[in-house]
Amino acid sequence: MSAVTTSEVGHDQVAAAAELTEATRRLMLAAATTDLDPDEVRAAGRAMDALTRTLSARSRPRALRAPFDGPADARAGGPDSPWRSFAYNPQAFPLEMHFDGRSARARTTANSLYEGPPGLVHGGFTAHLLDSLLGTLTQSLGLRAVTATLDLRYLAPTPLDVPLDLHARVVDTTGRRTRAEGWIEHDGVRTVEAHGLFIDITGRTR
Ligand SMILES: CCCCCCCCCCCC(=O)SCCNC(=O)CCNC(=O)[C@H](O)C(C)(C)COP(=O)(O)OP(=O)(O)OC[C@H]1O[C@@H](n2cnc3c(N)ncnc32)[C@H](O)[C@@H]1OP(=O)(O)O
Repeated sequence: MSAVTTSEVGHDQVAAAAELTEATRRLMLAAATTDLDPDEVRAAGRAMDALTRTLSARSRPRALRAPFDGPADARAGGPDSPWRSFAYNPQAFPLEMHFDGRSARARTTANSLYEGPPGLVHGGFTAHLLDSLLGTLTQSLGLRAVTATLDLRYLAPTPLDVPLDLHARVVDTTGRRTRAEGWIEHDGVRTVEAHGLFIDITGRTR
């Protein structure tokens, strides 16, 4: 297995990776929205390439990731002990989740990097957010389960640059099957809802 988890590297290296991931997200947004002159934009691109060479001097085969038990450990700390998803992968949309019983919640804001229709969040990213929240909620309950189905209803546009509240709960578990549901709301208006089926893969090696 090529994945390296945070439990296998030093504490300071984990902290540095999280800081670099956040800096990369800020860079991505700045690159997407810069209004500098063409020469300045090209110079910035060359500076970024130099940084890429620096970081690539020693690489892992995969992005650093959290251990499987991470969400369950956060749950044990109670609703005030958050779990941060995708803390080491700048491509993914991160979420700070709070678990309470068989429920989870998170609050986030989607910036311009996640735009689909003008001024609105792309539906693929809201699906990503809901799959993350539902999947991590099941994981926090000790289930080693993957998404078999995720049914989405896009009820209303989801706006960029405003607080979004996400909720999820496990509906039931029967044998290997766990059903979970969740939704995104803004200002009390539900914009997307999801129903997911998660299948336990305990014993499977990959
Ligand atoms: C180490 C990693 C840690 C896990 C780390 C988890 C991290 C969080 C994950 C985040 C969420 C994701 O993105 S997960 C990534 C996206 N999802 C995937 O890649 C999953 C790809 N699909 C699969 O691997 C497979 O198709 C499975 C596991 C879903 C099912 O295959 P299987 O294991 O052979 O099981 P199988 O016997 O066919 O089915 C078991 C039971 O589930 C039902 N079932 C199966 N698929 C479906 C379905 N689509 N719709 C309805 N029902 C279904 C069957 O009818 C059966 O019911 P019964 O006869 O028992 O009643």
